[in-house]
Amino acid sequence: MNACSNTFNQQLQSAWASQGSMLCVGFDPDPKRLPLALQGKPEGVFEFCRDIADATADLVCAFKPQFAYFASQRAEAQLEKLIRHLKDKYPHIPVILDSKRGDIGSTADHYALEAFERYGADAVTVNPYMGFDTIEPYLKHAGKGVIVLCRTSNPGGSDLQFLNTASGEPLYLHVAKLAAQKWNTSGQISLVVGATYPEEIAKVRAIVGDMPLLIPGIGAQGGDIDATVNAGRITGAPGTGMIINSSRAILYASTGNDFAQAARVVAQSTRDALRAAAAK
Ligand SMILES: O=C(O)c1cc(=O)[nH]c(=O)n1[C@@H]1O[C@H](COP(=O)(O)O)[C@@H](O)[C@H]1O
Repeated sequence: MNACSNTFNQQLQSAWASQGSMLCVGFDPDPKRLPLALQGKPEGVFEFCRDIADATADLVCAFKPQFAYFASQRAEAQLEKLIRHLKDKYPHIPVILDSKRGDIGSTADHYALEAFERYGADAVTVNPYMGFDTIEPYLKHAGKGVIVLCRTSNPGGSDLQFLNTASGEPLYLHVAKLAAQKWNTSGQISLVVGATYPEEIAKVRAIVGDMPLLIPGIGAQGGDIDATVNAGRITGAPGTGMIINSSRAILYASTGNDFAQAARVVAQSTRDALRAAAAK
């Protein structure tokens, strides 16, 4: 079957199995950290990400370009070109557009079109703060993944996400329940839970069953791989259920012309560490 006709969840299941990996390489191309040879080059951002994608494609279950890094440097056309490249060359690897949108329904309609039609992403990250009617427009795109922020990886996530709701549970667990029990009309919702909060990953997993979790925070943010994989595991299905993202630790493994090869070395050791943790 053509991988592109599959739903996001089917793509993920196939990628976990065929790639033997839960690693997601994130593309956060900081213009100041590109190799000198690419800085200021008209398509330097595209070339940087493309070369790292080509060097790591056999090691990942997903790719995740971060929208702001492209938009802030007027590189949206390069983002489009990157996603086209990824879909043409690696149709079996789902692409998550990380833009964390959240707005009223009529506006969200257009954010959904942006992610799925303009950029051709398989999934998009969204912010649930404004409620279900702001998530619904994404769910109407059949088969597309909608990845809802739940317990984010940053310390300030606690400011709101740890507040207790009227039922006595913290807000992030309420979000997990809503996502699993009420909102998942398309069956394609996933949740973001940071690797920096493994105890919370376990609590979310206990609520959401085998729902996929996007887990950023290993690598540059210091999240522990063993604790993360242990907390997010699905009983009886090791090596599945998690999309574990690393961006800067892989992208900037070298500032020289060997950047893609150096990225591969870090991606491979990260993939191997995730595999070893899953096998424990
Ligand atoms: O949705 C995300 O991807 C995300 C959620 C979150 O809670 N924390 C988080 O770091 N991210 C993103 O994941 C990536 C992490 O990058 P590194 O810290 O360089 O690995 C960045 O693109 C963040 O925007």
